Amino acid sequence: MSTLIEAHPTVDPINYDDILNIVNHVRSQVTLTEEPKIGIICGSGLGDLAELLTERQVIPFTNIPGFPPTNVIGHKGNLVFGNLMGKFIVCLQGRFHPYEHNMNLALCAMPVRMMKEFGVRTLIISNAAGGVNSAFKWGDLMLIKDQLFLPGLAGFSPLVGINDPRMGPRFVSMHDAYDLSLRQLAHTVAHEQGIVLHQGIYVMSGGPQYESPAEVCMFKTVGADALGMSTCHEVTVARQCGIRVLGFSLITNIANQEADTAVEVSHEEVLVAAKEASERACKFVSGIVEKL
Ligand SMILES: O=P(O)(O)O[C@H]1O[C@H](CO)[C@@H](O)[C@H]1O
Ligand SMILES: Nc1nc2[nH]cnc2c(=O)[nH]1
Repeated sequence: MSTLIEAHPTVDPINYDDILNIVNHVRSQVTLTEEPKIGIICGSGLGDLAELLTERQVIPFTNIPGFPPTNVIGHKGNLVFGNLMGKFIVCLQGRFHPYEHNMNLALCAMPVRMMKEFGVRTLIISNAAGGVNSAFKWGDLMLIKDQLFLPGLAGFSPLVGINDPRMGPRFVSMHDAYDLSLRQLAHTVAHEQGIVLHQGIYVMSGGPQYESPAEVCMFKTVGADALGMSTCHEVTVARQCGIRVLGFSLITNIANQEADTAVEVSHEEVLVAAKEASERACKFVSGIVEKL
């Protein structure tokens, strides 16, 4: 299979042996003296975190068989191993969004399955999101308490298809998707650092269009606090393979709720806000990693 991967850089993301082959391919490009117990997925605005790692070993996604290209501006596309606050970690500097890859959510969540094979037990995951909760301001951080995974509910779960039990159970309980003890730790760190940290429900829609005001109101009615186009597929796979998760959103724009006064939402605005929040978010994540 490994030779097949070399020759044809396509893999089946629900084939466990394919995942192992990719992991082995990555291992051949780095020197790992210990297992990374912590994994980080950097959403828009958190990419700088990977630059803070010491003794960095960087593998561009283009050197990883089966990894599709990342085309979203603000997502560099590197798998990075290194040390942060004295802990050896693996960091995904950029992610795959389902809207880029024909809603192949298993493909987009494949890096999480790889992280599990590298030894990751705890995943810290971030995203840029539009704020729905009226208490949220541009640039705030929101800890994710729970999620509304719209593509997953509509039949696009990354767990759809034949389930190899080596991946984890067929039926996955999402009752504790975002680990309570990790959330308590995050609140402690935020308090110590003087950071405003909200908590709320994250909605993943398919995107790539931003929501109309009526859609935002609908999501608000069902309990949404922040809206994005990522994260839930990665968290679902993480829970299937027993990785505990801490997730947070950078509130990069305030979602429109009234068509008559609505303003344009743009990815440029998202990136500007994410860049502004980046230093604070990196410090926050470093503080959490230090205490893990
Ligand atoms: O979730 P991340 O990767 O931070 O990206 C967010 O920003 C993009 C929209 O501006 C979308 O891809 C949305 O999901
Ligand atoms: N779906 C969605 N994703 C986002 N990512 C950043 N802002 C937004 C938003 O307002 N909606």
